[in-house]
Parts: sequence; C-alpha cells; structure tokens
Amino acid sequence: MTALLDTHFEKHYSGGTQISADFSQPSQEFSITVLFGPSGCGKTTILRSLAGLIRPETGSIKCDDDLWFDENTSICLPPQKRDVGFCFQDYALFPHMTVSQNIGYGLRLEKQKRNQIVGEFLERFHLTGLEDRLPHQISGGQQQRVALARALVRKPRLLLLDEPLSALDSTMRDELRLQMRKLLSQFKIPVVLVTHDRTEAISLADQMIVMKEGKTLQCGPVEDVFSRPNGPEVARIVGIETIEVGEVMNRKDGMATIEIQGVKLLAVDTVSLYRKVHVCIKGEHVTLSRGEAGTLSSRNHLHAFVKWITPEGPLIRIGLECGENRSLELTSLITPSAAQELHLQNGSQVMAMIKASSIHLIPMVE
Ligand SMILES: Nc1ncnc2c1ncn2[C@@H]1O[C@H](COP(=O)(O)OP(=O)(O)OP(=O)(O)O)[C@@H](O)[C@H]1O
Repeated sequence: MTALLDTHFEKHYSGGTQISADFSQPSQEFSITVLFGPSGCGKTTILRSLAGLIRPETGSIKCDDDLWFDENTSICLPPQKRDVGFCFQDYALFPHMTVSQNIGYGLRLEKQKRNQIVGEFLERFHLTGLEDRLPHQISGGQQQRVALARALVRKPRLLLLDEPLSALDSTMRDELRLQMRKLLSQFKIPVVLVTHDRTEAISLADQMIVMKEGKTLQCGPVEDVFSRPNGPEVARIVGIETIEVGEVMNRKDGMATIEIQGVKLLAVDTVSLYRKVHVCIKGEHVTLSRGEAGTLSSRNHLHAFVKWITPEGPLIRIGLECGENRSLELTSLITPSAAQELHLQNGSQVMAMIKASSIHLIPMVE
C-alpha cells in the first residue's frame, strides 16, 4: 500500500532552531499518529507544516499522489487546497455563531442539505439540544466536540489535532479522551495528533513519533515505543521510571545476569553482543509483597525499603531503595488497595519483584 502521507522536510527558524520531520503515515483508513515530546521539540511546527500554515525550507510533503510541498519544484499548496481538517488548542470557534452555524461554516451547500448534514453531526457528536447556543454558553468539552465536528464536516482526507484536550479540566479531559477514539473512528480517515501527555498518547495513538529538540528519536507502534524504547532518551521521554546503566555478568539459556549498583538482576537477553546496557524498568512492573510469599512467577526478588510514597491519579508511586546497601533506587506503581493491604509507610521493609521479561535492555556502544 502506498503511504498516505510521506513527510520529509526541515524547517529553519531565525535564531537557529531547526525542526526535521521524517515519517510516513501508512494508512488511508482510520489510524492515529501521535507526535509526542517535550515542549519546544517541534510538534506544532510539523503539524502546521502539514496544514500548509508554515512553509518548510527543504524536503517534500506528499499525500497519496499529490505533492503538497516540494522544495525542488517550489510547490507549496495553501491550506484550502490540501483538504485537511484541523483543530488547534483553543478550538477557535466563532464566538458570535451558534453551535449549528459553527459546524455548518464552510459547507457550501443549499440550506436543506446543509441543515441535514449539520443535524447528523450534532447527533454524532452528542450535541443535539445545544444547536442554538453560542460557544460561551456551552462547556469546554462541548466546545471541543463542536470544533471536532466543524473540522470533520467537510469530509477531509486527513485530520490534524494540536493538543486537542489541553484546554479542558482534568475530569473533562479524562471523559473526552475516552470518547475521542470512538468519535474519530467513525470517519475512517487518518489523524495526526500532537500531545505531550503520556496518558493521551497511550490511549489514542496507533503509531507514535517521539521527538526531542527538533529531531525524531523513535517512530513505531505505540506499544513498541512505550515497551521497547530504542535509547535512554526515549525511555525518559515516555516516562519509564528506572533507567540505569548495568553490566552483563554472565549469559545462560537466553537469560542475562546484570549488575546494577551492586545489585544483580536476571533479564531476558535481548542484547547478546553487548556488555554494557541501559536497564529500563517500568514502575507498574515492580510489584511488592511483605515476605517471600506469592512471588513464584517473578525471577527477581529484592529486599527493599520504602523511601517515599506519592499518590498519582488512580495509583500510588512508591520510591524504593533495594539491595544490601540500599544502592539501587526503583520506583513501583501500585493500586491504593495494594498499598493499604501492605500497610506501607516510609521505612517499611518489603520485597520488590520484577519478572525477567519485564526488564527492557538497551545496548550501549562502548
Ligand atoms: N516563528 C518562530 N520563530 C522562531 N522560532 C520559533 C518560531 N516558532 C517556533 N519556534 C521555535 O521552534 C521550536 C519548536 O516550536 P514548536 O511550537 O513547534 O514546539 P512544540 O513541540 O509544539 O512545543 P509546545 O509543546 O510547547 O507547543 C521551539 O524552540 C520554538 O521556540
């Protein structure tokens, strides 16, 4: 299948900042590509270049067989010729127009047909009953749904979303995040979405592009990027709690014994040629118990002391010092009920357990 979007360009800003984009969006059906990375890494620049609002200096942007931008032939189609829908952080609804008028804006159809389509979109986006209200008379989540409906009503071939949930409070953000994939999937078009929110990326993305300082560090299916980052920088950006340098002490039967800060851990050996590795352990893969019971499926059992306890949304984050000299710091993410059952407090002694298959190793070139 030909790539729907083929994007290879560089944007140079005055002041020396360079942003490069290098990715394909392989599907013409519904799929969400998330541009993910810290503030200032270049996500919005890429999205605006796709929309035609920014002109890159070099490279090309191709959508199906159409060239949207090409350095060699000086082609740079304006936004209205690219047939994309976009929706930015502040929604930019017209304040003096009703919900219906906002959605129908840009539909060049006779009145009856336009009203019929607007009615369908009001229903699809759960806005029926609000059609005559002005934007300031509806909630932030409803405004967001109006903006999405307006972006999709003209049946674009691609939808671009810049931090679509960032203007909402956290309760509404959680609610809309759950609805969003379902709402968007009805339209069977690819979506490119910008976010720096991990939860949003995990729950919405099919493909993920991790960026830092204007460059792509990793691009792939979202599950791969979060579980198998290709370097310590990506591991840090996607929020893996423990990233330590370790040394492989021995290898046997596909397993490697790795020493980190004087503590030995057994991991599946995915780096057979390398001696030094970055060891990545997600907080959710460090389980805790009091004593030795219930630990049979985990190959690594470490004596640990609780150093700190912090609630984090629906989970509890626990800082641990592990090993005889308490030299290895790990983070565990557990449920409040598990924390309660274990009667955890600062200084509690626990057993930290990690499956060998949950430890991700990244080779270090010496
Ligand atoms: N018009 C401009 N002139 C000069 N530099 C710019 C301009 N616009 C953006 N930049 C710089 O380019 C870099 C990328 O900006 P961009 O807005 O694309 O990042 P971002 O990842 O979307 O950030 P955020 O998450 O904060 O929105 C930043 O360092 C920014 O300061």
